[in-house]
Amino acid sequence: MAKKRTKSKSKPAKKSFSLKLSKQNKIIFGSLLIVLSIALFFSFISYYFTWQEDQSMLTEFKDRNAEASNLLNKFGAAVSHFFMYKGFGLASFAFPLLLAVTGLYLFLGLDNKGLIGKWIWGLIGIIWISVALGFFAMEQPLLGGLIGYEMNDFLQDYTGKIGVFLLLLFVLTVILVRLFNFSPEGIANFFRSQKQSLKADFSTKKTTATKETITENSIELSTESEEPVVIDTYTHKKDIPPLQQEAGLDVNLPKEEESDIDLKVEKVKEEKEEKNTTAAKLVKDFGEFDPKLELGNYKFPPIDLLEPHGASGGITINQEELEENKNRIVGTLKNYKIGIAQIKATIGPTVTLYEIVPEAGVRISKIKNLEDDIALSLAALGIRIIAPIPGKGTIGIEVPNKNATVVSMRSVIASNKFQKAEMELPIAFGKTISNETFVVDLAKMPHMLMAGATGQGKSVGLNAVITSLLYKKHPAEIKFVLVDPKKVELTLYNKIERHFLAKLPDSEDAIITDNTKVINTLNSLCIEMDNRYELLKTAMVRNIKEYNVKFKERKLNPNDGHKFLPYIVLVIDEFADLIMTAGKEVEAPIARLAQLARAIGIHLIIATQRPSVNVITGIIKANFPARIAFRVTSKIDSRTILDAQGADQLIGRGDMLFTQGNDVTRLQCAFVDTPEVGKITEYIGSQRAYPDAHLLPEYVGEDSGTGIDYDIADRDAMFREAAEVIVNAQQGSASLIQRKLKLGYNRAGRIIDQLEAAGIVGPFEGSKARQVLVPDMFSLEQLLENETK
Ligand SMILES: Nc1ncnc2c1ncn2[C@@H]1O[C@H](COP(=O)(O)OP(=O)(O)OP(=O)(O)O)[C@@H](O)[C@H]1O
Repeated sequence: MAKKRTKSKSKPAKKSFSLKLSKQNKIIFGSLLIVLSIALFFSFISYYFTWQEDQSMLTEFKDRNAEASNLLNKFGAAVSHFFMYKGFGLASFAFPLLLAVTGLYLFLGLDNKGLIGKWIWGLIGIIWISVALGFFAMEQPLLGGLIGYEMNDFLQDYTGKIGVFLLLLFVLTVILVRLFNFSPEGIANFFRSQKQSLKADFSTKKTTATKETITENSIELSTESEEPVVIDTYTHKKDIPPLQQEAGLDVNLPKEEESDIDLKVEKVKEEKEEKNTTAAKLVKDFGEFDPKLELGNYKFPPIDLLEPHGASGGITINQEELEENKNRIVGTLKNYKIGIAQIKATIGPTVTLYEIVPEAGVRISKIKNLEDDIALSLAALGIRIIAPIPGKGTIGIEVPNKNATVVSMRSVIASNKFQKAEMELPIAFGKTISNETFVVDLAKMPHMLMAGATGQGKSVGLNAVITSLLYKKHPAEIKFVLVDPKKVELTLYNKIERHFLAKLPDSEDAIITDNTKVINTLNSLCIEMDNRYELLKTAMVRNIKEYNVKFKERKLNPNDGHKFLPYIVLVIDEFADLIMTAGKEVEAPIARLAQLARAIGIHLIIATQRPSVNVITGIIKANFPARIAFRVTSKIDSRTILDAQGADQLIGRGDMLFTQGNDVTRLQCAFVDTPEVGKITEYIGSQRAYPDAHLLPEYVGEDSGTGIDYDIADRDAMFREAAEVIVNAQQGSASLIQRKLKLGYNRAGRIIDQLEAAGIVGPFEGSKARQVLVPDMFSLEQLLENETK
């Protein structure tokens, strides 16, 4: 019975608590409840002394001149009469208590998860006490209240006095077992331990304290079978951190248990349980850990910052165009003697999909081969034939609309699908061919490769990804590492450096534009990855999600190095540039991250203009299952990126293909313009931020400073000549040495490294020539002479 009641009551309670109050409102509402609870408490107390005098008052409530003796005057008298007399009697005192607890939770901004339980058990307790008092003190109606009296009377009519007594006993047992975790052994052990404590000469006061703590703590324990001896041992030393209490355990237990084996088993159980108890206690006292607390007032960017891009009316259907295209498709196929049984059109923002069911006996490959002919007859670019459409048994012909509709970022962000997405890292990419918003989880991908010829929408795509995440994630939950060799595409995100960006400890700018820094950052991310794996291992969890849940539940001790782990999203624009200049040095850490980083929340997004095989190498490709292709220039590029044709037939301007395994989906990428991104970053950037960007672990690169240490004896025979060439020309480039001294690329490269080690040229600076550190031949002579001394 009690169970049923709990269920039916818990639902509405949940609803009301899911109401999201702002922080200020929580404080206001919380203090209101606290004040109300104090008022009720004093009214109730005073009611017991004044109720007789105030009886007559109740009818004269509206009379201003009438005065009640209650401490809170007429209000106190009326409310107390309602609760104490007409309600639950003495048990009504639980109401101010529950209100005060609720008020405190709201006031202090604690997590209100446990609150619903407290109310449910509180109400059950109130009813029980009121019925019990009604039963035992029938002639004292003020003790049990009218409800207690009536319920008792009602039950007695059906079950008699004994029945009510048994019912009360049963409900009490349920309360004790469910709420206080009572068990027969528990009671036995409780008395045993008490005996022990008495033996150990505890003062009477201390013993009472022990009892209380036992009751308190046992509320928190889970229903798993627990050895109450353990509880006693710990609880009577409540103030000492549990892990240090083993001594107390060793002293007490042997007296009771003679068998060594029993003792050991208990010890193990104890530690586990103790951890849970500590965590539960911490959660009870402080609520769950809230990573967002530091920036508690952070406001997510409002949707108004995004432009509708004239797409408010949605897609306009041009009936004529549809008919025309249909007739041409049917006509073209007829010319090749292909009959069509059925044709259906689905209109998307950029293309319309004509699904045809050919007549029986038509070979699919025949239609597929007619791609160019159909394109010619429709006089349109970007025709794509999908034969057959996977899982449908039809053939699809995608024909671009004459007037493409821009899919605004605003419309996809505002869509229900995105707003209600229960994903870790939801990305609203755009709309499918059937005009549905397309949302994917980056955490599941887990890395993404993006390619497309210049001007086809790659940068917009990257912005769409970042914007989606900014609209969904708090700064505590996600950090971006942005690599932008073009130096202009991602600079806007500088404004949110202290909210959302991560960087190396010694670097000034969070957005990386220098290729050498990329290598250090990638290696630093590898260190971060290893560190995170270590944390996951000690926490005994399999992935970041479980880890963070455990951390929030305060089951992981920050003193052991545990911390809340934000997701890290590495975005590299212009990957081709990077791999061309740094080659293996970037490929190796990227491959390592791509292979291993999924579980620990590091996700990679790599974009490139040139999807050639020397940029997207086999090892990189194998680890990036999610691929996006904007329009590329050749079929080969399309194959390189998607392992399928089609990207060469897209129409550009955000028309894209997405694959995450086998299926290829055609999408229209959501459009977010630079000024919109500017507004979003401005909005976020103007809010209170962390003191600095999220710092990645330090990585000391091999080529930083004196990293390269070549022995003078190991120098190339042409070292001196090369040094002279470089100093003469004041230009630190390997190709200059190659040309002047007629050396191969590798040898020239080695010499440059040796020149760097000797301090003649500066470090590698990407596509720029290295700085020459020696101003003239005379200084060079001196430098080389000093070396040999
Ligand atoms: N999703 C889209 N919807 C509508 N128009 C778009 C979309 N994406 C891109 N465009 C148009 O294409 C232009 C070029 O896009 P974008 O700057 O993203 O190209 P890109 O591939 O990054 O080029 P580059 O590699 O040279 O930087 C945009 O200015 C915009 O006008």
